Amino acid sequence: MRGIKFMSDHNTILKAESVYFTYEDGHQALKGINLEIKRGSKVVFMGANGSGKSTFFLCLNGIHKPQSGTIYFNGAPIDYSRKGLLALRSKVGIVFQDPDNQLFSASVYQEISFGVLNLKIPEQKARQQVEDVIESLEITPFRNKPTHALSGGQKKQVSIADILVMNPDIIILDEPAASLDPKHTAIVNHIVDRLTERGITVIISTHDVNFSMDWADEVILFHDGTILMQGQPEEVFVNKAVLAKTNLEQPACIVLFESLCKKGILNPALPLPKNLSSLEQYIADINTKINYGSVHTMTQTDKKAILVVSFGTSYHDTCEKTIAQIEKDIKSAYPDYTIYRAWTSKMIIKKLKERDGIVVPTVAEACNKMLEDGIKQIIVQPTHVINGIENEIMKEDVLSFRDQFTSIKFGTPLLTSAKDNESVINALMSEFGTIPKNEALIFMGHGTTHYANSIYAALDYRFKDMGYSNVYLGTVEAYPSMETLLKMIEEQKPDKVTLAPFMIVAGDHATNDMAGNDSDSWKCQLERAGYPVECILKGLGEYQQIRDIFVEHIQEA
Ligand SMILES: Nc1ncnc2c1ncn2[C@@H]1O[C@H](COP(=O)(O)OP(=O)(O)OP(=O)(O)O)[C@@H](O)[C@H]1O
Repeated sequence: MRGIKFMSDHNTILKAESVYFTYEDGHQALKGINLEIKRGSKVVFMGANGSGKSTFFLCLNGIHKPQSGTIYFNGAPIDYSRKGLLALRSKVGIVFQDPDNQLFSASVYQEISFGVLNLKIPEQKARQQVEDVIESLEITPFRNKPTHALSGGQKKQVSIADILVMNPDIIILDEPAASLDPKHTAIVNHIVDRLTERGITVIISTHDVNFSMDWADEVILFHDGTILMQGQPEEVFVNKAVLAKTNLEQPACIVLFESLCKKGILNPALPLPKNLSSLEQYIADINTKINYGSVHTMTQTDKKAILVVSFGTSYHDTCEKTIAQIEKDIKSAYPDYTIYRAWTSKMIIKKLKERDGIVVPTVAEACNKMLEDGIKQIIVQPTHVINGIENEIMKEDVLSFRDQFTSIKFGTPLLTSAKDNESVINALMSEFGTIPKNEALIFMGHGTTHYANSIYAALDYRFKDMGYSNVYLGTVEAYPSMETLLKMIEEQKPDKVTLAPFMIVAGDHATNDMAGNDSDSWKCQLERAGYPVECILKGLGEYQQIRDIFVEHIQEA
């Protein structure tokens, strides 16, 4: 025994140490393979065609003898004597990719029984092993058929039975699902599951990343006769650079999971799903209870808050009548929640601080404050008018805290559903009453380059559709502009135009761009066009029915 090295770790069933193998034609197929395989584990070998997987398998059961390096089985180096190899092959069985290379007996029964009857075990016991394998691999219906008359899937079942009957410690399956239809792939996968349940170490060579992600304990990536990476599927399949090198794509469940996380639909702190069913479960959980927060369980005693996010204003009086009033209405509708304020306009926050020494938190600052106060569950209600850029950025800011809250829910901006559009029009028209036929009412919205801007034109149309033919809606910064509005009211030629902001707060835009005396203001443009103008400096937030819509949106969240 002198000179022979033994491994000491009982958990390691196979170990390769610096294995090099070159074919007779000079092709070097293995260039220094080092790896360890744990007893009872499920291991997948992946890699481009010709990367050396099959060559390595043939080394594992002694068909090929490496020119240098050592392979250990159960702690001892492979014994290449005839006796040693016979013992090795009864313990390390290879199921070849093409069953025709493996099946040589006339009938299925002879094929399965041949090897085991030649082992030195009592015949009675050997025959019982054959019966067990035939039954467990569901071969009974074709047990007496000639092997050449079997379908591809049946041949695969028999070739697995061939190996399994020998009671091996390791089964190596070289692309077991190659050229099988979905039904037979499912049968083979089912058989593989049974093998692992028996505690057999199963090694599979496959190009199927979805199967590997779901099934394997460990993935070994071969590349040009070397091992590029060895690790758990979750480690290997997130490494895009390594996958690209081996011509592999990411499993579908990871691609979808990552894109749902990017959209803020799923929480990236969740464990990577192993398969599409696990991902489906994540999605089903969201549908029943939207919860962007961390994976920690919500409890009845979690402290709850509503964060009211507004653009902000530097006009104190209008702030009291709009933003603060919305916050008060929310407080009285949801007395169990603490109300927090955040503004999104950094410019206004800075101006207030410098001018008046008043500090209003940003979204991130408000989230930190809530965490400091021990708040665990939050509902975020924006007072934004549309689902535009402001709202998206605000959501991203909040979601960056998703790991720290147990639940984050979002209420929607003012104009989100068709019902909202109708409610807003009804709310405004009950305030303004009937507009006489010879007059026009023009609302000034903000407008944005975001695609959500189309809501303004849609709402202008909806006013008319609901019978308010002399009510118009335009925007300061986008379409419909004052130029468009002038063309529209030109057809009506009203004797008087009333201007009102379609913004939560009657702030700078309402005071200057709408009602100011600058020649570009809407008031001046209309007056130049010959229309007497009356300006109403009241933000949308000053109307009770508009505030009620925000309160309802929280209920929906
Ligand atoms: N008998 C042989 N003689 C010479 N070269 C061979 C022989 N068998 C395989 N090779 C070469 O060794 C390299 C590794 O082949 P191997 O079959 O081990 O790759 P593989 O990773 O199993 O590929 P696949 O995914 O296509 O089954 C290839 O370049 C192949 O051409």
